[in-house]
Amino acid sequence: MSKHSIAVLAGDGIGPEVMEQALRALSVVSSKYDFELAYKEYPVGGFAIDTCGEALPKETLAGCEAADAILFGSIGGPKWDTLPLDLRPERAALLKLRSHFDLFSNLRPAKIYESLAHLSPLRPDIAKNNVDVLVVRELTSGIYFGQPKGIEGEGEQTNAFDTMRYSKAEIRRIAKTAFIAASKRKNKVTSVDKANVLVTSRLWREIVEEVATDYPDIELEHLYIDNATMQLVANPGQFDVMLCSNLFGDIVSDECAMITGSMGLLPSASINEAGFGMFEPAGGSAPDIAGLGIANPVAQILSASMMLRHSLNLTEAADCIDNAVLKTLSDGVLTGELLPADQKQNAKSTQDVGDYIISQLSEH
Ligand SMILES: NC(=O)C1=CN([C@@H]2O[C@H](COP(=O)(O)OP(=O)(O)OC[C@H]3O[C@@H](n4cnc5c(N)ncnc54)[C@H](O)[C@@H]3O)[C@@H](O)[C@H]2O)C=CC1
Ligand SMILES: CC(C)CC(=O)C(=O)O
Ligand SMILES: [Mg+2]
Repeated sequence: MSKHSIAVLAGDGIGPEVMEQALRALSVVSSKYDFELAYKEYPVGGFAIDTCGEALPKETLAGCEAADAILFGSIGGPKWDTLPLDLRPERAALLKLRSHFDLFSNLRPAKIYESLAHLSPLRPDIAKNNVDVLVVRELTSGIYFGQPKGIEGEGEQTNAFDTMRYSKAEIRRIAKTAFIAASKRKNKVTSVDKANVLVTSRLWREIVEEVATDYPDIELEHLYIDNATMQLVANPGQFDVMLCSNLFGDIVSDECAMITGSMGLLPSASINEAGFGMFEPAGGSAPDIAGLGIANPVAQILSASMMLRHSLNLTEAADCIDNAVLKTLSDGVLTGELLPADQKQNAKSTQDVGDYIISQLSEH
């Protein structure tokens, strides 16, 4: 029996609510497919600030270093919004974890199954047109990490600045990830940039073109970010892999989540060169619904499935979870944000959806 150690960082807001359901699902598939997951839970984010005095306590980082994979919930919320940026959960924990483990490759898959096209806010003829997008987002560089950043001056002359910076090596490695991913999918990479105004995007385009020569069977196109976000709503079926910098991928992936129906559906994998990964929903801590028991657990459960697939090589168990989730959604067992206003009375709770997915795991 294989054994794997998992660092579980549930975090803030809806994080612990949806994490509970993901751990239940993992427990069922580990019995079914005969492997053992040893979980250790660690404080992170705002909760860790409140209980340990910092967003990423040393014990949490050490626990992640010792684990085979990290399963992450979400962090942040209004309570910690007034802290200096460097102490806030987002920078002090999430960005720090990404950079500490060099998790440069962020995979965010968004698919509209034909049977679930009615969940999309897009017109049916658009939603039904083979929407299956993988956002490959660069995660450890760009404007979120570039130095210098700061604020200086006084009064109306006060000015704040961030630095968007990319090296050739950073662009090259994420571009390779995108081309390799496309070679296992529909053989198309759309590189998203703003090369008509940004110097970093000019370099991005140049290096992506260079990498493309190693993948002659993959179609490459370039789109400016403003056009790309528009095209995603007009005709998302045209895309296969969307290769994005850190900032553009952050924006594009929220849009991808929503065209499938909800922020609560989109999982993600953040992986380094050695295959070590952190797995987390693409969305945040959703303070507007936290504590109400109505958050959609699907993105967290599918993130657990991505962990089994990408870091632990437990493909059958991952397939089992994906199929159970698909059946649950197809059977109309849905949290409220997926339902139109006149059907909200049919909304299921986080726990209900978790229960239904669990019941399907033994059958798929
Ligand atoms: N990975 C992480 O930990 C992330 C953390 N954040 C942080 O989360 C906090 C809230 O950020 P927002 O901008 O409001 O983005 P958000 O993604 O938390 O919420 C945006 C909207 O999506 C809905 N939503 C998100 N996940 C959902 C789910 N599972 N089920 C149903 N509805 C869901 C929310 O209710 C809200 O209406 C902020 O502090 C932000 O910095 C934001 C994004 C990622
Ligand atoms: C703190 C943010 C960069 C997190 C986020 O929005 C994301 O990873 O999508
Ligand atoms: Mg985001």
